[in-house]
Amino acid sequence: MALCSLSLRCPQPSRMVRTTGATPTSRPEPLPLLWSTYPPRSSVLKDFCRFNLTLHGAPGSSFQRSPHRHRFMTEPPDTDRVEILSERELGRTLARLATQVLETVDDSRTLMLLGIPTRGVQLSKVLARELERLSGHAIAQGAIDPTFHRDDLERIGTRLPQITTLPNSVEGRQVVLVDDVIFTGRTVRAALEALQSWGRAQRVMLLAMVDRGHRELPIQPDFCGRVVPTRRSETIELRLRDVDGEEGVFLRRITRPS
Ligand SMILES: O=P(O)(O)OC[C@H]1O[C@H](OP(=O)(O)OP(=O)(O)O)[C@H](O)[C@@H]1O
Ligand SMILES: O=c1cc[nH]c(=O)[nH]1
Repeated sequence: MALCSLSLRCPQPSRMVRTTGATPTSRPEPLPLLWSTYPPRSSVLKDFCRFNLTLHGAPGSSFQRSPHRHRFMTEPPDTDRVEILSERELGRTLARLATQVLETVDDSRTLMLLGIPTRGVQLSKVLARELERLSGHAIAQGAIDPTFHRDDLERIGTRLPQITTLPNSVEGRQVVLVDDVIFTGRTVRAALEALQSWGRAQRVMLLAMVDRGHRELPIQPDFCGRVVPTRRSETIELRLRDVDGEEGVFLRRITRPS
């Protein structure tokens, strides 16, 4: 009996692959010592032998996790988090973005920051504090929920609408839509439509902490923290101290063995 057929009889065959001398050939290799010395007649003995082969491998060979195990098992894929902006870098980026916003608007008292739920709302609160520090006066801040205006609910799944909070009328305001990530651009398109239903702002701008590419619409941020080229399978996470207990921007990779 060839060794490859032994490994097929292991209790969790999909987890195991033999790395040395396991290729089935026309001339099967000799049985491993453990197996040939104690031919398994009873099922108990068979199980004992399988167990030992599973744990330690046959003598002179080694086993590793099968690269194909994800096809057979329900365990989540391995994930990997890479830091894009540290806490200090994020702080500097926020200060830069706030300065750029103040440089762009004619009158900072007409500013209104509207965050897009959920992370964009938290980010807009942090930015509003920074803008208040720099400008020396209060900054109107709220939230605009785009859920009812989305054209991609099939893609992203059913969403619970979040609250829209407008601190004042949007008429005559210089509105900055704030989001943590811009990806396809569909969230921003829907947010623009939602905003339009509340009135006619004098000007609408977009601030995104991370532009990760893959746009499906001609929408670009006016203010951007960092452009991060990504794969579609990756995600970007903005972490804020107030809500997450840590601060920074991270790229989360889903690594699947090929
Ligand atoms: O450009 P898009 O392809 O529309 O993607 C970007 C949007 O996706 C994320 O929000 P998400 O809907 O995942 O909710 P979250 O803010 O709660 O993470 C992110 O905060 C943006 O709003
Ligand atoms: O990378 C992404 C894409 C959409 N939403 C996120 O929060 N991150």
